[in-house]
Order: sequence, then C-alpha cells, then structure tokens
Amino acid sequence: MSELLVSGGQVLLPDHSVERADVLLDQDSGEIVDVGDLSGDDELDASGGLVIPGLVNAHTHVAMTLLRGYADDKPLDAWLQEDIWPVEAELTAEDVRVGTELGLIEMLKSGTTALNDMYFFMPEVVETVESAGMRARLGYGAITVGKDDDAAREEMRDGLAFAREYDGAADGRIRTAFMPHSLTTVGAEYYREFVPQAREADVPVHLHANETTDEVDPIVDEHGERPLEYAARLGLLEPGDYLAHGVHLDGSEIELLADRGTGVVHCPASNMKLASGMAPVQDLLDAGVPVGLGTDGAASNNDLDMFDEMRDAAMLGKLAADDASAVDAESVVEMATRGSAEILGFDSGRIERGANADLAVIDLDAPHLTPAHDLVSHLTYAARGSDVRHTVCDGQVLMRDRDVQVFDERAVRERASERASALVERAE
Ligand SMILES: N[C@@H](CCSC[C@H]1O[C@@H](n2cnc3c(=O)[nH]cnc32)[C@H](O)[C@@H]1O)C(=O)O
Ligand SMILES: [Zn+2]
Repeated sequence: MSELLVSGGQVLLPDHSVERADVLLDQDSGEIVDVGDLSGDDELDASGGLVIPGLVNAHTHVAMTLLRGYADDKPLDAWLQEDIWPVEAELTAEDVRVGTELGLIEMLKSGTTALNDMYFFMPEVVETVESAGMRARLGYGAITVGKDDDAAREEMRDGLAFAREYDGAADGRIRTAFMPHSLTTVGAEYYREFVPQAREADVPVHLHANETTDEVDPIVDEHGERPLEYAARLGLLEPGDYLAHGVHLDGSEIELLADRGTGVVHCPASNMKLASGMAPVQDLLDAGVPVGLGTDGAASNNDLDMFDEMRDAAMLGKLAADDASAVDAESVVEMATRGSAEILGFDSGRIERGANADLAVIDLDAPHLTPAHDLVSHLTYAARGSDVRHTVCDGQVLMRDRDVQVFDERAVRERASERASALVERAE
C-alpha cells in the first residue's frame, strides 16, 4: 500500500475542534487511514499549518473563466442575453478545455478539491477534471427557450446522454447529473418528458432556481403557484436533486425542500454582484435543508476562491437575517466542506478515518492570521485562497508548496488569454 503522511500540522476535525495531529492517507484507495500521532515514509509537510478538508465548490461554470471581467455591472437577465450568451455561442471545445484548465488551476491554488460544473462541451471537461486529479459532479446545461421543438429535444437528449455515459468516470471521481438550466429557460413539456428518464438513469437533477424576482414572478403569474411547487409538479425536487441559488423562497418552499431532502447551493458573490437578492440561508439551515456553497461562474463573481465565498456567505447571511449571529463561522465552514460534499454525493469534506483523502493545508504563518484565537473564525473571515500551501485529492498531491503539479500553470494562462481574446473578437 502506498501511503502519504501529512505531518506536523494542526487538523480541523469534523466537530470543528482543532488538534495537533498527523493525517495518514492511503494513495491506492484514496482514503484517510488514520488521524493522530503517526509516522510514515512519504511525508507532506504541514508544520505551521492547518489541515482542513478540501473545499467543495458545489455550483460553478468553470470555463467561464474566459469571460472573467468581460461583462460586469448588469442584472442577470440583461447580462446573460446581451453579453454572455452571444459570446458563449462562439465557444469551441478547445476554448472550454483551456478555460476549464485555468479554472481548475485557480481552484487547486485556493484549496478546492471537488466541484460541480454545468456547461458546454462536457466530454472535454471530463478529460480535464480527470487529468487534474480532482473530483466532480458534471452535467451539460440544457436550455430549450428560443429553440424549435426538434432542437429543444435534442438539447435535453444530449444532456441525458452525457449523464448516462460518463457517470463513474475517472475511477469514480467523476459523477454526473442531468442539468436543465432553470425553470424559465426549459419548457414544462421537456421536464415532463425527460425527468423520468433521468430517474431511470439514476442520476440526480441540478438546476438554477428562484434566483431573481424576474424569474419567480412570471411563474407565479402564469401558473398561480410558487416556482418550487411548479418544480415538484414537474417531477423535480427528489432527494439527491439540488438547486443553485434559492434566493427568493417563501416559507412553504423552504418546507418543501426540507421534506424532500433537496439541497440548495448558495452563491453569495454572484447574488450580490447581479443584485439578485439575499438567500434566506439561516432559515434554510434551521429548517434542515442541505446547504452547500458555490462561486457560480467567474464572470459573475469574479473568481473561484471559496475562501472569498465563505466570507461573503457569512456577511450576506447576517444582513439577510438582520442578525449578526446568523450564518456563523462554523456553519459556513460546514457548508463549504461537508455540506457541499453531501449535496454532490461525495464522502469528502471531513478529516476522519474512512473519508476520501481530500484536503488542503493552510499556512498560518501570516499577519492576517495572527493571533490564533479561533481558527474556524480565521477560515471564514480572514484566510484567503493564497494561504493554501498544499492541495491533495484522492490521496494525490495536486499542489505542493503552491506549485500546481498537474498542469503547466504559465502555459495554461497564456493559452487562456489568447483563446479569450479570439473568442470575444469572434462574437463582436
Ligand atoms: N446548452 C446551453 C448552455 C447552458 S450552460 C449553463 C449556462 O448558465 C449560465 N449562467 C452562469 N451563471 C448563471 C446564473 O447565475 N444564472 C443563470 N445562468 C447562469 C452560463 O452562462 C451558461 O450559459 C445553451 O445552449 O445555451
Ligand atoms: Zn450558475
């Protein structure tokens, strides 16, 4: 058995206590073997550091890194229709590959080991995630508005075919989901036809829901019911399904989510930047709804750093609840680790024997992390992605001493800049 000892650091345990301990990883099974005072041959130095579970970005569109800073300061609908969709129409498979490489490098450099991606050219994303050594739940984002019936059904079939073909790829590090884009961009008839097929294929359904009032109001007007009641009628919201955003939810919808065990991925930065609104995160937690955390795409954030997202979640959660004790540091760390991992169906997000060997080592040796009254507080409020020293997924070291082992960072950055310029030129 090939083993790796993450040695000399402090460790964040599942109960949020911090202890001095080593972590022994089995690189063959990809699991954590033991946590304690241990020894081993191959060592990864965590001295002066804090070992945390790898962060899990449960909702993003990774290759949108190519559109970072391309269109800012607009609300969702205008941003998508006037800026993003016209450029996305010009995307090639190679663009998505390079944009995904760039995004995964950014994630590894900020301690993220697992993600959810909804985008185009997903077979390229599968290959890229596989070479990165990361873990992911992937799906083709299907949209039917503006398409004729044949094109719309083909879009849904493509999404389903992708989910069927690639579930379990990369030795199980890659899982899939059926990903209709949202309740307003996919027609009811297509949900009725294709959701049962996703159930048959045994893949969960992931979609954007209740993100803006512009999206909620037309559903209420047209169907005389809340969007999530409408969704439930279409066969959505089964256990294992998960929504992105859930900003505008009423009490009955929160109850519905709790009853059904449907998860919500909170994306605070995107919700603030697009002025979509404030998700009722503390209410969701109180109701027992599974809550995870995601950055959304880099064009509405504008980075993929989950430390930023944790801080934003805490800040926005307090404002939304008008209560400084709401969405506290522990809840946020839980959301970014085990909460997101459970929503994506991975046994990651906890440093404990038997769990996936997915972790990050944070350097504590920095002025902004001094003094060390409370390291959970630091993770939520003070640490940054650039504090991550090493990133490990499935027992493999993917970033060592800030050097990404799995890609040539400089070459990817150059190619991504070239591709992004050419893409935007084609669209304009
Ligand atoms: N096959 C679809 C593409 C869907 S991928 C997922 C889509 O979600 C878009 N997106 C990114 N962020 C958000 C958001 O916050 N809300 C809704 N859509 C978003 C993203 O730009 C991309 O177009 C098509 O034919 O257009
Ligand atoms: Zn999104």
